[in-house]
Amino acid sequence: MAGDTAKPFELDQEKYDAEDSVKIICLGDSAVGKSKLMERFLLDGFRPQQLSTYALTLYKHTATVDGRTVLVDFWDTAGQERFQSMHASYYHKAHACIMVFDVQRKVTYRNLGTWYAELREFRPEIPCVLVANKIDADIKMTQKSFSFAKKFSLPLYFVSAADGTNVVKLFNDAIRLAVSYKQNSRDFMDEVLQELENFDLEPEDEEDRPDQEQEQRGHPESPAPS
Ligand SMILES: Nc1nc2c(ncn2[C@@H]2O[C@H](COP(=O)(O)OP(=O)(O)OP(=O)(O)O)[C@@H](O)[C@H]2O)c(=O)[nH]1
Ligand SMILES: [Mg+2]
Repeated sequence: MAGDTAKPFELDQEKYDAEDSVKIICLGDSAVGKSKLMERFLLDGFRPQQLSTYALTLYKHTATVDGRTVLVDFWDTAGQERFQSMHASYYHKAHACIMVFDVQRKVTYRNLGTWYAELREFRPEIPCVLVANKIDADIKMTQKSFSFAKKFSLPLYFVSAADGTNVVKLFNDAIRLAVSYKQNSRDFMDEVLQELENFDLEPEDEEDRPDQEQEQRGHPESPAPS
């Protein structure tokens, strides 16, 4: 999406070197609900009708992690296929990634491989969490096994921006992961993975087929998040 967004990328990213600020990016196809999730967390609201995001939006947030105040910048942008990939500046100095798909549209799950490959090209080691959004529309999806998460050891969150399910937990965990990455600690990632392992998962079904196809096309092997 380089062409459309030259101006927002002139932002000063040096501030992310400071100890008290982290940058968290959001990836995923258009209309999976990236902006709605941020709005739900930050504004505690949900406005069902909104045009897609055509440029970078920065959502600013202040969090308290282990008694310390942390400034969090959430970077959100459009995932329209026509942009094909993100500008390198989008990934620059990011400390964590929230990668979203829509449980109602399988193509958004299939495309995770492309998003993940690009993320790892620019940021090989930052923590990444996987988000299955819109579970309000089909609660049965929470019983499905999504092998992409297991394959790359990514924590998987079943959420709904519409009714708020798991949204606060998702964002609070992402913030802690970003802070923990910045402090070179793996502790919190291990904790999160262990906790999410307790989910009851059914045997793999057709949801997993697209992922296997991608594997044959040679997507990268699981990098260990740190
Ligand atoms: N039922 C339901 N609809 C949702 C949910 N989250 C988002 N939507 C709807 O999905 C559509 C797209 O949401 P956005 O947040 O704009 O999607 P986006 O990923 O930011 O899209 P781009 O900005 O184009 O990349 C909107 O019509 C939302 O109302 C959800 O949890 N449940
Ligand atoms: Mg958006």
